Order: sequence, then structure tokens, then C-alpha cells
Amino acid sequence: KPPNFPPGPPRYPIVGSAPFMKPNNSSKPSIFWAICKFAREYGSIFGFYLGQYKTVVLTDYEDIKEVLNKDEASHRPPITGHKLRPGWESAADVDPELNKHQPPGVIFSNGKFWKEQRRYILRNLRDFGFGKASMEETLHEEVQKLIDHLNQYNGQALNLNRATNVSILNALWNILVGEKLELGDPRLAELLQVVDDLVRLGGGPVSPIAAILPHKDMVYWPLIKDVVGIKYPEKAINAMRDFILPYVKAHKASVDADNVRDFMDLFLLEIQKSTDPTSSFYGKNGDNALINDMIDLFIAGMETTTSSLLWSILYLLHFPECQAKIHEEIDRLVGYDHLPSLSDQADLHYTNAFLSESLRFTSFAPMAIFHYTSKDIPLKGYTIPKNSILISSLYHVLYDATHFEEPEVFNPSRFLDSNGKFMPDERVVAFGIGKRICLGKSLAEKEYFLFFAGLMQHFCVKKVPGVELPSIGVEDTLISGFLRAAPLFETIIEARRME
Ligand code: HEM
Repeated sequence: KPPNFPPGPPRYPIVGSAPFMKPNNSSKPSIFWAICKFAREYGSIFGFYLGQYKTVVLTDYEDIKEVLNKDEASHRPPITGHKLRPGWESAADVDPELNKHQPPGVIFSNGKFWKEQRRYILRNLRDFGFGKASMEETLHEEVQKLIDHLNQYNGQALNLNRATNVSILNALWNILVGEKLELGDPRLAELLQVVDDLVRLGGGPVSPIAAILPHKDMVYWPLIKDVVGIKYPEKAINAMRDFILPYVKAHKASVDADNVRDFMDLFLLEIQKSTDPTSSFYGKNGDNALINDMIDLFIAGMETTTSSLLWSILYLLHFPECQAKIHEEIDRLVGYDHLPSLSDQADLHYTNAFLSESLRFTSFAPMAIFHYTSKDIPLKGYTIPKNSILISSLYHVLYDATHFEEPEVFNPSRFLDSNGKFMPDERVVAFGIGKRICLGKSLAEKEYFLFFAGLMQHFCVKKVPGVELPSIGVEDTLISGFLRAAPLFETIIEARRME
């Protein structure tokens, strides 16, 4: 191991620390399970080998904040299957040193390519709606459509997953390409299914099995492909590409600088304007950035918010007393004459506390997305070596018992002061920390509030009699995989008043 490497389990040739990463009842290593075990054994900073990769895990909030605000800790590690992406060479074309195994797009690229794309998306999505009044109108339209749809099922048991997914996707899609899709649009059914499979079954961007292969391209070999689970990203990426490309074609044919309709128009004009061959917007690299950014926003923007919302509904079923308080607060402070709006939000103290506790308790991305270091980073007498995978264990921050009393207990009141006022807490780090913090945080927070409060204004959710509710504890429900996609469950949905 390198000098000053943080403490951790031993390393074997080829397989690294994998023999120490298998839960007792499983033949496959689980990174999350291992991180929870190692944190108990080695303390708040520890290191191990994920196959050939040096890997350092940080579990303490202050340490994560210090390190993830550094440029040298803000890269992504080599990605399993980056050649599945359309135009996969483009990121390396722009910045070869940092992007050898990175696809273009914003989630997994590094260096100049990533910086340019992230800055551009943030700036322009903000201008196009993130944080603007028009954004709220778009979201309200979707909330109303969802309410109208659910009213048809009054008193019945149903799984909210599909309808919620489409509504959340629609709000984003409208900003990106200016089109609204219908809840029943048949093109969406297959697409939603493959993205859902990717999130539930597809493992993560760094597969523990791929990490032990001597050559990266072996992940595309037929038998290994199945073991590594590449079929899920492959299907999802192809389906998204086929869905998005016709929009690119139609926008290219009609784009007009004097009448910019949506984010895609703006991006195409930026490509047209670009005369700098080193830019990620120049020529074919610009085209490849566009399609991959769209794929990334699709994956990152849909399942995350949908699952967060569905987990919240599941908590209401587990803790009906919370639902009663939310109903009372919305009835008293918002009433029925308009959908709950962002200007109502500040008054809804209990509802805000419930949503914060839901984000904390869910810990949707318990290990965030892995980072990678480009230099040695000193921390508390240890060295996080150059070219290491760096994992920020958001789960340990969200469940830190020295900050959140009894973290395993679902308790919205922890975010209320003695006068019942909501106290936001910066340690609710569900969106990550530092330079790679979630790019969609501002949109996600608005969506989360508007959809949840809108549903609560109109419906009461109830447990289906005789059917056991899925478990909600993090360590019980995340043995394999990287994200805590909400379990599939049915709920009885009752209209609180008929329209
Ligand atoms: C409740 C919903 C959401 C949660 C909990 C969430 C959480 C996260 C987390 C933990 C990260 C990784 C941070 C890191 O690498 O350290 C991330 C990254 C990202 N998120 Fe979100 N997210 C949500 C919604 C969204 C939405 C709605 C969008 C887009 C419309 C989005 C776009 C992204 C992108 C593009 C990245 C990668 C940023 C980069 O690498 O620079 N997310 N998110």
C-alpha cells in the first residue's frame, strides 16, 4: 500500500480487498455493505482496494466538505462500459489526459469537458426555468395532471411508480425540448422500464467485478458482459438515444436564433457559434456533448426525484400520524383554492421538516457518485493518493448519531425548533457536497415540494389491508447496487374531496 494510506482491510493480488467485502449470505461483494463494516472496524477514514484501484472512503461531514471542495478531488473514476455511449470518444478528444475512460456528457466526464458542460447547463437551465416563476407553472401543470389521473382511482389500491415517473420526467422534458408528453404516451412505457431496470438492477458506474479485469474492454466480451451487468446500461442508453435523436434532428431543422424555444435550441446555437476547436461545443464534439448531456439529465433527473417522492409516501404509510399533521397544516395555511406554491412553502413548517427528514432517512445515493483524485491529498496525517477512487459516504453523514439523535428513528420533529419553526440543516447532504454537488438540486427541491404538497392537498394514502409494507431501514434494503430506488408497493389512494 502507498505511504500514509488510511487503515483498512488487506489487499490480495488481482481481487484487491474483495474477499473482505462479501456479506455472509452472498457470493458477490457489496461495496455499501463493506463500507458500513469497515467504518465500524477502522474509523472515519479508511482505505481498501477495489480490484486494482486504491479506494479511500470518507465518512465525516467536515472531512468530506474539506476534500470535495478541491479541484483535485472532483474527477470521476474510469467508468465501466463508457464505449456504450454515442460518440464516446469526444470527452477524450477535448481533454485526453483526464478522459481516457470517460464518456462525454456531464455526470462522468472530467477536466475541461466537464467544466464547460456543467457551467453551461447550470447557467442556461437556470435562465430557462430552474428557479424562475415559469418553472413553477410548468411543474404545477404536471402536478395537476397527476392529481386528475389519480382521481380516477379513488379508493383503489395502486402502484404510484409509473404515473409519478412520467409526471416528473415530463416537467424536465418540457424545459429541455419544449414538448409535453401524455401520461399514457406509449413511447414512454419501454423507456421508463429500461431506465427503471438500470437504476434498480444495473449496479453502478464502477462495477466491483469490472474493477478486477486486467483489461477494461473485457467488459464487452459476451460472457463477462452478463456477469458485469452491462446489459442494463446498454439497453437504457440505446433506448434513450433512440428517443432523443429525433428531437435533435427536428430542432436542427427548425432552430432560429431570434426565437429560442427551449434548452436544446440554445445548445444547438452554441454549437453553431463555436469556432474554437479545443471547445467541447465545437463540431461533432458539441453534437456528442448534447446527446450525452440529455441522456445524463434523463437518468439523473427522473428516478432520483420519483424515488424520493415514493419513499416519502411509504413513510406516510409507516407513520400515519405524520400524514395527519401534514393534512392539517396544508388545510389551515393553503386551503383548496390553489395548488400549494413555492410562496406557501416557507409557512409549511411541518411539511418542510417531514421532507427534510425523508431526504435524510432515504439516503438515496448513500455513497454519492464516486470521485477520483488527480493529485495526492493530505488529510489528518493520511494521504489520499493520486489516482484513487474517493467515496464520500453520505449515508454516514445522514445517519451520524453525534449530530442526528437516534438517526435510525424517522422523526421530522428533529428539524423543528421549540416554536414549531422549520430549521434547515446543512448536514442533510442528500445532493452531495462540493464541486460535483447535484446539478439539478434546485429543480429537484422544487419538484419534490410541489408534487408532495399537491398530492397531500388532494389525497390521503392508506395501507392496503393485510399487505405487509416494504422495510425502510437503509442497511436492510441496500445490499447490492448504488442507489436506493424506492421499493414497488401498492397504496390505497383516497380523494380528500371530489373535484
Ligand atoms: C431528489 C432528487 C435528487 C437527488 C437526491 C440527487 C442526488 C445527487 C447526488 C448525490 C449526486 C452526486 C454528487 C457527487 O458526485 O458527489 C448527484 C449528481 C448529479 N445530479 Fe442529482 N439528485 C437529484 C435530482 C436531480 C435532478 C432533478 C437532476 C437534473 C435535472 C440531477 C442532475 C444531476 C447531475 C447532472 C449530476 C452530476 C453532476 C456532476 O457530475 O457535475 N439530479 N445528484
